[in-house]
Amino acid sequence: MTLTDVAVQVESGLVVQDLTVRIPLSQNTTVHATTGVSLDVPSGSITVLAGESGCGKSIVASAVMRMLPRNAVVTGKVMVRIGGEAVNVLTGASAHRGRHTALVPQSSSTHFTPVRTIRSQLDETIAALQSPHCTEDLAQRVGLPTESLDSYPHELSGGLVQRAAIAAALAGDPAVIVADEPTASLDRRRTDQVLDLLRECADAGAAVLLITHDLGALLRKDVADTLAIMYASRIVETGPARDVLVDPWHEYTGGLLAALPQRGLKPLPRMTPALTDLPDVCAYAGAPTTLVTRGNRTVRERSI
Ligand SMILES: Nc1ncnc2c1ncn2[C@@H]1O[C@H](COP(=O)(O)OP(=O)(O)OP(=O)(O)O)[C@@H](O)[C@H]1O
Ligand code: NI
Repeated sequence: MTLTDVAVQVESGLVVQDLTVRIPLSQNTTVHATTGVSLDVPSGSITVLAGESGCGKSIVASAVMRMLPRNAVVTGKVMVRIGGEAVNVLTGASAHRGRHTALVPQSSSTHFTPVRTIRSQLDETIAALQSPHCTEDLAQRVGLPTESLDSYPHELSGGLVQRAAIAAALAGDPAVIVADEPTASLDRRRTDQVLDLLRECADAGAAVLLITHDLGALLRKDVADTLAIMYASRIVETGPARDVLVDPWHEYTGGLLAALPQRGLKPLPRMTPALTDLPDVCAYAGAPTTLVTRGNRTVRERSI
């Protein structure tokens, strides 16, 4: 057992520790997709991972779901507690996928095949996962009207298809739910409903990792416990969501919040760099940085 094995304690839920993902594109080009990302998502809570498009959020989701490209070079750990045992999903058996960790995808309309009804697809998921639930019960749990079950995905609104996707995700009673931009195509009302539903999942005991770039929705709805802000492959700040939203410590978080319509639409001072061949140091500071913890908050600062 190495020192790092000892260091990772997963009491419950999901722990991402020091996750670095590099994806070679060609001989000279590598995507620095995530760099030293650590996240703690205890059971019964929602951790939001936010940041601009292309900063690496979905790569974190893919690592947790074990869906990274085959050629990705991965270091770090993704620990999930399964049946009383802490398992590193990056190296452990894949049998738990779908059952213990479920993905709510960004585009549910492409998640479901267009040629079969929602009911038949949920039935199939239930059978595949040997789920104790029935389709009607899952539909009821997510507020999907029973008559919607016999519709084809394209016949339903985006909000209803998204609920069907959450119903599918809940079929295996997952301990961990990863929701990658689950509200991206939804209007405000439906966004709020999906966020409420994820909150209910957390309150029922799931560890929820919610990926979004919609900080405005978090200001409007107090659903997140922890907020982690990502910039160019690195986490720059984490803390209790309310505190980070009210009093951001990292300049970038402050910029993201000031860019929101409800905070004055101030343009972000700098462009997000492409993740191909980033410098080895933090791209924001342009210098070596470390994550500094103060109380229940963490912020990336220049190394002295
Ligand atoms: N399969 C892949 N192969 C190579 N590069 C990839 C792959 N998937 C993502 N990337 C690259 O990794 C980087 C991070 O992408 P990612 O999808 O994680 O961003 P994101 O933060 O989720 O953005 P968005 O908010 O637009 O979804 C991008 O530069 C992207 O081009
Ligand atoms: Ni994404």
